[in-house]
Amino acid sequence: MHTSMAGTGIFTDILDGDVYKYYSDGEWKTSSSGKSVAIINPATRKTQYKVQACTQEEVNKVMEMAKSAQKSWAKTPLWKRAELLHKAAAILKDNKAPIAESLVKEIAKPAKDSVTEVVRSGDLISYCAEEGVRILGEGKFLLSDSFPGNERTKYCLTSKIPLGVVLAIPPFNYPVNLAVSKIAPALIAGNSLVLKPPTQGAVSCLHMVHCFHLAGFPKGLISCITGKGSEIGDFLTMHPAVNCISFTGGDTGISISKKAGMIPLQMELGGKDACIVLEDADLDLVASNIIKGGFSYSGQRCTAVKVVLVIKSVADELVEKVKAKVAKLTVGPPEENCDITAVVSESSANFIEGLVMDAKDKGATFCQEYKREGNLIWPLLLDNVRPDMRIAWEEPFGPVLPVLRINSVEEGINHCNASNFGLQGCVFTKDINKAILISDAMETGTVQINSAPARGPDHFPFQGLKDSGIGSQGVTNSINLMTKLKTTVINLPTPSYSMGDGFISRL
Ligand SMILES: NC(=O)C1=CN([C@@H]2O[C@H](COP(=O)(O)OP(=O)(O)OC[C@H]3O[C@@H](n4cnc5c(N)ncnc54)[C@H](OP(=O)(O)O)[C@@H]3O)[C@@H](O)[C@H]2O)C=CC1
Ligand SMILES: O=C(O)[C@H](O)COP(=O)(O)O
Repeated sequence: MHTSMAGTGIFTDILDGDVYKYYSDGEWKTSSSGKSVAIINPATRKTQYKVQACTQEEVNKVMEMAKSAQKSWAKTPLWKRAELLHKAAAILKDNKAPIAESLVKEIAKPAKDSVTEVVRSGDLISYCAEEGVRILGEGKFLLSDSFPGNERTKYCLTSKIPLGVVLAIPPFNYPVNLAVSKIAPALIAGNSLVLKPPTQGAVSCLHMVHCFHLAGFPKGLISCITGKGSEIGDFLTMHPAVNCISFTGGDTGISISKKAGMIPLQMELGGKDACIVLEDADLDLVASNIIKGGFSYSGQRCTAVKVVLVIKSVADELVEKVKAKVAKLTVGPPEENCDITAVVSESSANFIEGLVMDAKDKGATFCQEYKREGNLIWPLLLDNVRPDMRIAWEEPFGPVLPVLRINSVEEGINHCNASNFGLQGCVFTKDINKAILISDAMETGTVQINSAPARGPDHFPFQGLKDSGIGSQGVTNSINLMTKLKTTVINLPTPSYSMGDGFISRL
């Protein structure tokens, strides 16, 4: 087990003075821009790390290398690709400590959760290697006589081929996990990969990329370009060498999808996941799921519970139970594993505060006093929220949760479906028949019955409807999305039905 700190030990190569390098052509490099981008520690609000501000020429170079490296990678046997991925996964897990440390410092993720993110990422890489070996090794065989008017003269062989260069852009909240959830399927499927990490989270990503480097992947196959999305984002996403974009983040994804060329897109965007609570629900179970779903990582999860829709008759009891649990949440530094830590940036904290003040002006009931110090916002449950309040519709991406009291299940479903988001939702009831009907009626990519929304386990399909996304994630779906079908048709001179009598005479 390695105990090195970020940027030390096996990671010293990735640092140049106090600025982290970018990764291109199998080497760690300093940008010719001479400029760096500061990563602010959300808790201290001081510069924690610096990364290179890469130039357009450096992007061009990386794309050129990615194109040529992909050609030979596609000819590398599948089992060898899988072997390298397993190696990268092992190195990553072995070095969880320094990577988790960077997560704590640049995105204020609690220390334990940061370790979990790295371990989960290693497991995802390995699972992807195993799944890839199975599903990419299989194809389809079709015979022509199953379609009207055809004899059995055509044998159609279908296999999956890579797309080329995949551009991966993960968000700040799971920089490592949502990077490898794009990298591993791309690579196992025979693609090359260009990573643009989120600025908050870039250093954790650079450490993770170094684990792939140490595993011995060919030069140019994986690259990592750092810099502000607002500055180099368009150049990357509109680059002619890119054959697929896999993006997770906010509304930026909507503008990317309008600008991208005719290439497959995998978009995982925002959510306003509703928690519908029926009167027969186990309210203790609901309350603990609201705490876990609404407040883990301070609500900065796309799958966080973002609105509670509870039937009026049980609302008082539920709110009391949730209030009691909110009072037990610890608030403070991520290093101390506090439940609630500073949100990612000052602008994010200001946005959350704006939603809270709007709710205050419009008469929401504050279950706790609103408290903020810097980027640290104390957990807040807002009761009696009405549809004219912004927080009924917008995602705070922070530890603030609205409760709307509803008269009927239909009212809850209508509220959920009126949202422009459609990521996940959940319903709590002991009546499984009702749960299924409600699940069918909810316009979201996933509905959880009697549990809070969640993307994991990472091999489950994960998709959003409406503004929440394009395509589906989860290991198998990502591998499929990053491939294209190729068919070869064998045309026979005469129909061939069996190996029985008369077969020689047909030749
Ligand atoms: N559905 C989901 O799985 C998730 C959804 N979200 C949503 O994302 C929001 C905030 O997360 P956040 O990370 O800030 O999301 P953003 O959409 O702001 O950023 C996501 C990624 O896109 C990059 N980026 C920014 N501008 C561009 C551009 N013009 N072209 C290409 N890339 C760009 C960012 O880089 P840089 O950091 O350098 O700006 C980052 O790597 C949340 O409010 C939530 O709605 C977040 C996480 C998960
Ligand atoms: O980006 C997110 O917020 C994640 O996809 C959520 O993942 P989780 O539900 O497994 O925490």
